[in-house]
Amino acid sequence: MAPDFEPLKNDLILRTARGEKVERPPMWVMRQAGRYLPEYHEAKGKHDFFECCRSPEIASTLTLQPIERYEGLIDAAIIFSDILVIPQAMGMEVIMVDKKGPHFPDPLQTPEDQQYKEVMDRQVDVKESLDYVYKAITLTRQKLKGRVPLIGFCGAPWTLLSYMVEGGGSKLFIQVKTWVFKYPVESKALLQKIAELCVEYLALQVQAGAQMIQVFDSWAGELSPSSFKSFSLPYLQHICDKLPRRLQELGLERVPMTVFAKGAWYALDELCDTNYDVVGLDWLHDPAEAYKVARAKGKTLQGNADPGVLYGGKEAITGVVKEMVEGFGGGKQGWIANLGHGITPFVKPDDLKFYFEEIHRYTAS
Ligand SMILES: Cc1c2[nH]c(c1CCC(=O)O)Cc1[nH]c(c(CCC(=O)O)c1C)Cc1[nH]c(c(CCC(=O)O)c1C)Cc1[nH]c(c(C)c1CCC(=O)O)C2
Repeated sequence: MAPDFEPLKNDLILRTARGEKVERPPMWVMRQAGRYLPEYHEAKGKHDFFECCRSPEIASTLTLQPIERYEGLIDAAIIFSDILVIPQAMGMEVIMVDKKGPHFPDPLQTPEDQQYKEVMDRQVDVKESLDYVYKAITLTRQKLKGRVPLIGFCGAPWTLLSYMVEGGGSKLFIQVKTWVFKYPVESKALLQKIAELCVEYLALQVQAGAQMIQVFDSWAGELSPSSFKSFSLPYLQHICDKLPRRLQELGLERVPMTVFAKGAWYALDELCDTNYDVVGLDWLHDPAEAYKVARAKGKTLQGNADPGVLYGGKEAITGVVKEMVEGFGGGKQGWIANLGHGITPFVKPDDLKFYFEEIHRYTAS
């Protein structure tokens, strides 16, 4: 059974995602619970990153930090977790190396390996193995007391496959390119398996209390337009086509869905033709041009300032805000204000506050 929660006091982001006219644009930023916040380091203490994800108490505390700091300015929370919990649920070991990022000690080698067969044959139970995520979502909803909606998320199949074969971040993507170009059939079978797990995982996040979901395809920009159509888009589509049906089976209402395919500027048209309600943009897009494409198809956009602008001081921040507000039609329909990617370490929390305040100022009626 879905748990009971206090009614929402601020549903701005949900209305905007559904394409409704709104009083002002909703605002949040990717990676808003993170290393730029001193309170994040304090609460995290000596805990390992994945230990924080696995503790509903710590994960909910971290999720709420930006909501409390930017109260009145921020319109959504995103659950503190990571896209790499799916590879973990698939039986792969992932560790977070301080100041370096995620590391797989034993990445997938080739589809001829025994390890590939094991991963393909394994019955993965995301209900049981990711139970801690659902518990964190439910606890966070309780602690939010209806202040803002809670976003659930997962990694896109292409991005997760990249991590599973590269073993971590990459510059050249040699391993995953070898996989998709040399072994397309086996790669697609694994991409499909990951996509099916994503659907179930997201549905269970909604059951636990997530009110909106986002799929992060952080490495989409490593693919050419035609490779994106072969190795990413069909699996992104599988998720947005199958999730509403799965929610219905579970007796749950459809929630707004966002796709963020970083670097895939060439696929804006195709992404606007999918069943996602919101298309996330990185900063390679000109707001006005993207807005024209999206509004013609009734989609809401999310984004898209270069996170690096937050290092540039007030004048730079005001400049990018003006460009976005003008480009995204004034901010009263079809735009969720965000950055074009996650907020980066060493940004001063007050500079993010100024970013939010400027968006507020330029869109106040
Ligand atoms: C690619 C990716 C990952 N994780 C994620 C993505 C997709 C988004 C993107 O492209 O940035 C998604 C993610 N990771 C995290 C969240 C939490 C919610 C939020 O506040 O947005 C979300 C939505 C926490 C995190 N995930 C990570 C941290 C930092 C951990 C720490 O050092 O304390 C946080 C707060 C670690 C992480 N996790 C990952 C990387 C590459 C890294 C290291 C780089 C970095 O630190 O930014 C994998």
